[in-house]
Amino acid sequence: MVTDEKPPKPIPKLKGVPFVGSTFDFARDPLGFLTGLQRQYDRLVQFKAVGRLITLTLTPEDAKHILQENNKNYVKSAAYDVLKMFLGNGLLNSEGDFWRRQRRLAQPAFHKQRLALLVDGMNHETTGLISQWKNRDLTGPLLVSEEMMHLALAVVTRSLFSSDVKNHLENVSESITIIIQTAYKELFNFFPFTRNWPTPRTVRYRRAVRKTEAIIYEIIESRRRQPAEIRHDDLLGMLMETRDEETGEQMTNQQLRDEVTTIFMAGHETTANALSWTFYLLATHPDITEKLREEINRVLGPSNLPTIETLRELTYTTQVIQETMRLYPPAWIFGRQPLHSDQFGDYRVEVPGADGMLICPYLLHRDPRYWEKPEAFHPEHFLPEQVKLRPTYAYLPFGGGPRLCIGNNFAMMEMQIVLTLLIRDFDFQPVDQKIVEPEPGITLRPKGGLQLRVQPRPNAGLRVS
Ligand code: HEM
Repeated sequence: MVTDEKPPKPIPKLKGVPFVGSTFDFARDPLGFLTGLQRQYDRLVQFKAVGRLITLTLTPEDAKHILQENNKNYVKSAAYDVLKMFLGNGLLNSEGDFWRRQRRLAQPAFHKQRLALLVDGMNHETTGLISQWKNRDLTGPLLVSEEMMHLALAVVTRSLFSSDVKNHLENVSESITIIIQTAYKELFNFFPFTRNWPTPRTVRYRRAVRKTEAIIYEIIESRRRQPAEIRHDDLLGMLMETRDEETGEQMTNQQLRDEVTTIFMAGHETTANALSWTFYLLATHPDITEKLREEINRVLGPSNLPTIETLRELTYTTQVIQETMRLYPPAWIFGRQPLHSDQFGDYRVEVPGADGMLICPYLLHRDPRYWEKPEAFHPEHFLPEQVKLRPTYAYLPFGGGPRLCIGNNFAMMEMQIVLTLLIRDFDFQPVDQKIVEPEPGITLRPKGGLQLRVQPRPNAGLRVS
């Protein structure tokens, strides 16, 4: 039979080294390797890594196709297994009907109206940090990345548990640090079966998991024992309250544990990194800092705390945060596994054969086809008239489609609050001329940590003791 159908065009494929393919090039310098591919190819390119055939996608259209239009054909990639070790079957890792149900149950807790209840807690944690800094000797450089990590952990902890966890916070934060460190090491462990070996690392890790789990279960159970009229305006309270519309069921303790730990992990390291990068960029761009301060002064004045209403007026602040996440997207890459073959224009990704598909916000966000000044820090990229000119999926710090980050409004609110309050009260300056490089792991961190000179601004901001 003769048909008009054209055979698919072959997807360009890297040769790589026999057996290992491009594994080492990718692992040695992921950003350099992927940026090199972006310079040579315009839509799709395949390479072998860790025995798998990976397809890197390079256009917003294909990101949209995978994440939105044909999302049912994709599940999360094997890289998420590292997170599964600790997160269990929470929103980030689960699939299919189970994920759909959990998302439906969790969604109301993240509605803007409900999030408004968390603004006071975010202000409280940030002003707490301000008074700490004001009472501290700031003559030497400050490890801002660590400060942001502690702050974001305190914010997410308070947002989840109000004050129930105050006494446990030190334990939780120490355990979470161990868990994140282990997850980072495991990301580049090409022998996943060793995860079950009783090495000092895995023993420390399991102890940290048990400790965190015990605290979370204790809080859940103590809340279950409380009279029904006692309401908690925190995320855990909202998750415990919510009922499935169809079945009327509520989450079990195990499901609550998985969702709470997922929110813990997904909700602090990402935000902390975005904040660190923002302070780095502002420290190196005084003109933008000045413009930002003008807005803060106009909207908040010298000493008001942000409210849900004033946050809406902070448009330039929002653009600064968006632009930071363009240059340094905390979730710099994510993967999907195709279930069936799929068509991308003239190309076809064949299953079986193809394994992971990669979507890389870091590349899309710096692609000169979509950005006027791809390598510059230029918040005007996010003026509404500029945004309209771009394909939506050219910018995807929070992912897209049905698996869009459920915490995106939470994160934006938190970053606006922390940024406005700290920039109003402190000057941030670079320690030296060295460029801080991004270090790609589960999230995109400042390599070696971010140190800045931080000085209180004379006569500025809150009067704190
Ligand atoms: C700047 C901060 C943040 C960034 C850049 C970020 C980024 C992302 C991205 C890209 C995804 C989708 C991953 C994929 O499709 O494979 C995601 C999912 C998720 N994020 Fe965030 N996130 C941030 C903050 C938060 C916060 C504050 C929370 C919770 C309080 C949170 C909770 C989650 C959860 C639960 C998911 C899974 C959603 C689902 O699959 O239904 N994230 N995040």
